[in-house]
Amino acid sequence: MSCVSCFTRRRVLQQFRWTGSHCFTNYMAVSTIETIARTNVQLMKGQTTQKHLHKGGSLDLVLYRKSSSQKCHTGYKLHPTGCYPSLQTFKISSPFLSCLRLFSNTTSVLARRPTAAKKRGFSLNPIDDLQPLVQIPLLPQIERVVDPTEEEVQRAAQLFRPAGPKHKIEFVLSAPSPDHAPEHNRPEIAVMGRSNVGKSTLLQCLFREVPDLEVRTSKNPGHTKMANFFRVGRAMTLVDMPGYGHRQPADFVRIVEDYLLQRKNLRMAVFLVDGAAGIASWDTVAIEMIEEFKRPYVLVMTKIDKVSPHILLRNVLSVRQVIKERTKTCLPQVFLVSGVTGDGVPLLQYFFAQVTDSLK
Ligand SMILES: Nc1nc2c(ncn2[C@@H]2O[C@H](COP(=O)(O)OP(=O)(O)OP(=O)(O)O)[C@@H](O)[C@H]2O)c(=O)[nH]1
Ligand SMILES: [Mg+2]
Repeated sequence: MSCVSCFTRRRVLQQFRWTGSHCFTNYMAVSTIETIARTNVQLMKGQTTQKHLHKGGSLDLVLYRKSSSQKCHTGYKLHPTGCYPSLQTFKISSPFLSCLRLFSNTTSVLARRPTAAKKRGFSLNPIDDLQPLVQIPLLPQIERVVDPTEEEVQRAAQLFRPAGPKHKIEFVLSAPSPDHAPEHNRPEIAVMGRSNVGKSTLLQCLFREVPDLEVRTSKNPGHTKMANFFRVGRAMTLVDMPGYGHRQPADFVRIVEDYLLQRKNLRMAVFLVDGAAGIASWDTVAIEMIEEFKRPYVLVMTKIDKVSPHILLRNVLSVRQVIKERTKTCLPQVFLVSGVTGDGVPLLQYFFAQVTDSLK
């Protein structure tokens, strides 16, 4: 039994009770809500019920619940009529999190709050910058699984700064096969994608505040030949994978496929797609492979600084289409980043922290 109990005029209170686990929410995009009646949402296996949730105004609320037994994308809707908010669950494969969203029929996507990052000159979520170009919500609330507050983003960024011997950020080793991978019990996030798509550059950008940590990049495809492991304190390990496609290493299949199949620490695969070129046929094959392995992953579009907003928008729409139509273990939210300008990287840092349970 979940009890969504208390709301203020502008913000949903941060804590929600949920049997046996911790729930949280971020903020409400609408300011019109005065009072929202108590509601009880019962979640039973295969069945969800919802009572009248609020009186007047509109509600835009996200709850996350940790779960290890949920399957993927078996979302369903209840009471989607009239002014009643509808309830939809996304169940994302373990050990990630399942996301429960209660939302009204308003299009609140256009009413996003200005972010601290924007004040610094780049967007927290670059997809919001594309929103004025289209009428339909580009990242509807139902897909906005990762939507942190500024304070949460700051806390996540802290993780990517070294802090003495207790929080070292360092290169661990290069593994030519999963048998050579380091043994530890930290959650891992593997960065994958086509050769030259910008995997190593993204890691370089994530670690830009770490002096003496070198992540090698090259303008020639096929540069990274082994899986490179980077430790982020006790929080997580990031893995820079060799790319597939042009000049891929001869034993690519052994390194990447075996890693995906065998690695128990793997919490999430981050699958990079070139934001300027969109999804290529090689990407489609790789997506099919990862779907077959039933590993949770997220699509991240890189090099967004290289392309005009209109072309980027076209590519974002096609990536969203692929996620909707062809994927089951992919997170519904697509991320946009530039490893060169740092656009979108703080949001990704937050996502990494969240997915590895590193935000205390
Ligand atoms: N403009 C721009 N260039 C980028 C970006 N990310 C990577 N690049 C460039 O793309 C080239 C390839 O980058 P890498 O990070 O080495 O690519 P990779 O995916 O690690 O490639 P492999 O190791 O060969 O699989 C380099 O010249 C980078 O400078 C980006 O976000 N924007
Ligand atoms: Mg590389």
